[in-house]
Amino acid sequence: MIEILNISKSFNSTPVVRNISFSVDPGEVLVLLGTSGSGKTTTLKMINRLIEKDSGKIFIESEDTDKLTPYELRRRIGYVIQSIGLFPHYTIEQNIAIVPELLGWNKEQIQNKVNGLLKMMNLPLTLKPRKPHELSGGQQQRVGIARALAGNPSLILMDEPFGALDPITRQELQKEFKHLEGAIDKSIILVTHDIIEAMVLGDKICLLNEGIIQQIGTPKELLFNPANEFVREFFSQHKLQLELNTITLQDLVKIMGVDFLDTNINPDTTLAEYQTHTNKDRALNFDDLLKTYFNHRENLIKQIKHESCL
Ligand SMILES: Nc1ncnc2c1ncn2[C@@H]1O[C@H](COP(=O)(O)OP(=O)(O)OP(=O)(O)O)[C@@H](O)[C@H]1O
Repeated sequence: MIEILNISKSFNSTPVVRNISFSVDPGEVLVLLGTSGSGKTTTLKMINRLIEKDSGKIFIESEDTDKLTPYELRRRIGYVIQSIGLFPHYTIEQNIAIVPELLGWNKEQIQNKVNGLLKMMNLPLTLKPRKPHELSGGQQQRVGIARALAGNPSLILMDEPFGALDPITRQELQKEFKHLEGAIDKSIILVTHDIIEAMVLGDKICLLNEGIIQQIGTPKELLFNPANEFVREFFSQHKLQLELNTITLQDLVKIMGVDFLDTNINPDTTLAEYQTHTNKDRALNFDDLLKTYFNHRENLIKQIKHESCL
């Protein structure tokens, strides 16, 4: 678990992050979302001390990170960035093994870890002796994620991790990442300016503007119960698409009080995901489902507002 208490940062006397506090539980993904220059990357870099904060406290597993050296701290944190950052002269295997080597694991442990992570990221073991430039961008990003998970860190920081990928590879990796076994018990903080990505991947979203938190909550809370005009405006474009990516079949069942779902469909499926299912996998056709949603939308919004006040 990570707890951030009132951290701030100024550059040349201009505040760029102001009194930010949040916490991320194990198994939770918190997305830092906001316009360009709102302080997302600065916040992330203060956590692994690539930027030193001016004030405030950060605790990882209840330990005050100021008491650790930056080197000790970074070994405990997985870090994935948009430009991937693999070492070009190292093989794929050596790249993934960097942190386990630093942690002094034996050869067999490292072998097992590297093989397990490659399998988990759907990469063939034959890539192990290759250099990063011999892989596609999507494969390199998968290796970047594998490397971040290699030392079993409890915290993963991701800065626009899918930003450099084409839209199809990006969607594919987002989808896999959402269900990634190796990330299940980690606290994950992910920076993006892509609203749909934030909705799809975030358990919680922290929306920033000019270094100030505008709202922290579930995607549904931000979308349907915005704390202020900035939040409302931020989500006003593509509203329907965002709703379809946020509302699940389970939400509809709950509000209707009737279980209309097939037993073989996951109730956490979003309406957007349902739209892409083939006909044979669907109990209802999508148009009927959409009608049902709009018939119950107002009640659903009321319920979400009620729940976010509790
Ligand atoms: N080392 C630095 N020196 C001076 N100003 C900086 C430095 N790093 C960042 N800034 C400024 O701090 C502000 C916040 O930058 P930051 O990179 O955290 O924003 P961001 O929300 O991640 O933006 P983006 O989505 O464009 O990456 C910006 O105005 C930026 O110009």
